[in-house]
Amino acid sequence: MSEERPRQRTPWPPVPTEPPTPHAQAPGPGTKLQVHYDECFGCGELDGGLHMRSTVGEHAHVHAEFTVTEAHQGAPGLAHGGLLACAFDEALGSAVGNLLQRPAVTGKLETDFLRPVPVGSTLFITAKLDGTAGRKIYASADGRLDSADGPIAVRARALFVEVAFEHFTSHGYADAMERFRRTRPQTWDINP
Ligand SMILES: CCCCCCCCCCCC(=O)SCCNC(=O)CCNC(=O)[C@H](O)C(C)(C)COP(=O)(O)OP(=O)(O)OC[C@H]1O[C@@H](n2cnc3c(N)ncnc32)[C@H](O)[C@@H]1OP(=O)(O)O
Repeated sequence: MSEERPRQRTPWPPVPTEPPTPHAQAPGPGTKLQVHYDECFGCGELDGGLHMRSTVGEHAHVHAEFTVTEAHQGAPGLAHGGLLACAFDEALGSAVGNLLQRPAVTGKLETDFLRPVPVGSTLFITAKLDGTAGRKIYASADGRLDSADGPIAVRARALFVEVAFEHFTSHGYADAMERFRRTRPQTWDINP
């Protein structure tokens, strides 16, 4: 198996973009990022959630790890592709939210599954911002098997779309937003 296995041949980002300049108050390299919402399936404390943690790396990269357990199987002994996509959504969203400090939701997420990811293995995911075009934020990530320089098992590309906070109040429900405000009052200077 060759290392690169480039299955994503379309241009990326797909439109002309501006460089993704991190926010002046973005956390710096080495910062361990906090859970952005206690009830998030990706990073929160929920039973059965992925419990992922992220750290800011050099050059505006975000590193996250996802260890595959028996609860994450699709095919026998192997991680479910949908859960792997979820782990990438989390890592990519963490890069967008923490580095740009702009509230955004995933509009499109594409994944290339290049190698099986067995139960007991850990994916070392590195996410980066690729460019912005107005509200559109493009990001991509690689997931390497069992070490930061292991073979790439999964690749992902995503479009996040910046939204106003009303997006969450109008489409979500009030209790959830209230809990988010209480536990993360400093996030993006949320106004009550
Ligand atoms: C510190 C905190 C850490 C935070 C850490 C956070 C980590 C959490 C990670 C998990 C994140 C999630 O799961 S988020 C949840 C999953 N996603 C969602 O629920 C999103 C559901 N979809 C929507 O709400 C909507 O479709 C939106 C908001 C994405 C877009 O709707 P809109 O606001 O009306 O805007 P719209 O004009 O349609 O789109 C804006 C531009 O984006 C383009 N666009 C939109 N969708 C697509 C698409 N699929 N493919 C191509 N292009 C698209 C449009 O063509 C347009 O381009 P142009 O005409 O301007 O050129």
